[in-house]
Amino acid sequence: MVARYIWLTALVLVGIAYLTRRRWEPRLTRRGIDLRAVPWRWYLAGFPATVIRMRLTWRQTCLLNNLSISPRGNRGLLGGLVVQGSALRQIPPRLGLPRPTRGGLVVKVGLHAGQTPAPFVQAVDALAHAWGVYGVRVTSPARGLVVITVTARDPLTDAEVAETPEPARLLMARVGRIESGGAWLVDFRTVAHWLVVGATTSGKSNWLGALLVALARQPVGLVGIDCKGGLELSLWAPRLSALAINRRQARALLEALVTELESRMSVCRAAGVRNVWELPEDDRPMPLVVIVDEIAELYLSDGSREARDETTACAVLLLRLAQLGAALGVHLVVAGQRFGAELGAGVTALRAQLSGRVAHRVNDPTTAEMALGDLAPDALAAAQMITEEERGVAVTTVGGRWLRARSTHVPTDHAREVAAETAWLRPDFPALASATAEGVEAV
Ligand SMILES: Nc1ncnc2c1ncn2[C@@H]1O[C@H](COP(=O)(O)OP(=O)(O)OP(=O)(O)O)[C@@H](O)[C@H]1O
Repeated sequence: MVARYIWLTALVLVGIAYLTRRRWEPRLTRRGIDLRAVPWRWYLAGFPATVIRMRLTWRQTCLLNNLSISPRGNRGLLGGLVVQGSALRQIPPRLGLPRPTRGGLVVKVGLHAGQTPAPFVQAVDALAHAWGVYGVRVTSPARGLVVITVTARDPLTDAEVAETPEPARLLMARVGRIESGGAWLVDFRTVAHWLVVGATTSGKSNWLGALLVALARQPVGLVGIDCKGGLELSLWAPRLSALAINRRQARALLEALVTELESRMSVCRAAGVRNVWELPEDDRPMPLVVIVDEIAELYLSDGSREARDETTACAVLLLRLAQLGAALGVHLVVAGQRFGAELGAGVTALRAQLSGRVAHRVNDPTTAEMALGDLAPDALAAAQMITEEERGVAVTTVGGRWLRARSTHVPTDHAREVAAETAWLRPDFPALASATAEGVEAV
């Protein structure tokens, strides 16, 4: 009787989960977690089904991928000869109790003596196919132990709409979510400068918007260089301490920024410290984040001498900012459709300074290589597999590893609202503001 009641309840819950499946997007509301956002269908049906499938296929998959060992070793005596081969009886490593997570599950595997995690890392594709899941990752947090993290379906297919960002520490911004479902955090204190590439409509400006939404509420100076006539960044004008909308203004602004760096340098020298973070809090200058949208506009010239001088000057100034900025609290975010040596002198040197990388869908392999080439080759392949429909999806670097992530969608109205709401937080940098004003007069 009791068993029948439990079955009936489970069936009703599965039915409810099925009927409300369109409402499962993880949604954080101002009041907490929206219960409709809990992935009931996964917990009630997907998870048990996957666990059963794992159990049924574990022995076979281990055998086929050399994850099992033979208890009697793989050598034997045949007549007077020692022969090597696979014993008939093979024992797979012990599969622990799977624990459900929001978008998948985690299971521990105890290694047999003599086994290493390497064959498990190589077998991730086989495991994903055997269990019919989107992805499998393998880590080894302790000796003799492998942790398998299963992602049931691609978590980046649904857009996440911007809400009030969670409080973060200074210069840390949540720009979206990573494929394991966690937050995509950009921390300028850990990685000082960022390069963001992507073909047209791949989501670069949206990424910058997500970054600005998070930084706008922090005591940080924001400066924009948008040589596409301010098309993207002028939305943020109320919160920006300065905005350059053409190359002439950009040059003046970059010069003023380098002067600012030099004055910060002398403050640090006088205090006998090596960076602004070692200064007492009251004397510390406010951090500045300089956002450059469409870098190619800064580097490309029409061939005239004046234009060439301007591009060379901008390239040198940008490089100086990148080289000196990290220690002096000036951070650079450079976005562009293309980023290759053909843009001009100094691009490769600049790239070496921009250690944070975000590669959206790209058209040319050179740009992907510039952004991700010094990481694992499979990061390049993953960036080139991003489709046109996957707007905002990118391959990024986190702690020396690469992973797929998707930025939070920031509709234009939301960006405008946040810029207006946070305008009072805009710090005044008169030298920077007047540099762009002078540029306007000179045009
Ligand atoms: N994470 C996202 N989720 C949903 N939609 C997105 C996301 N990122 C971008 N989009 C949508 O994709 C479109 C293009 O985005 P965006 O303007 O950021 O591209 P872009 O790379 O800056 O293009 P361009 O180089 O032409 O300026 C926009 O309509 C935007 O709303």
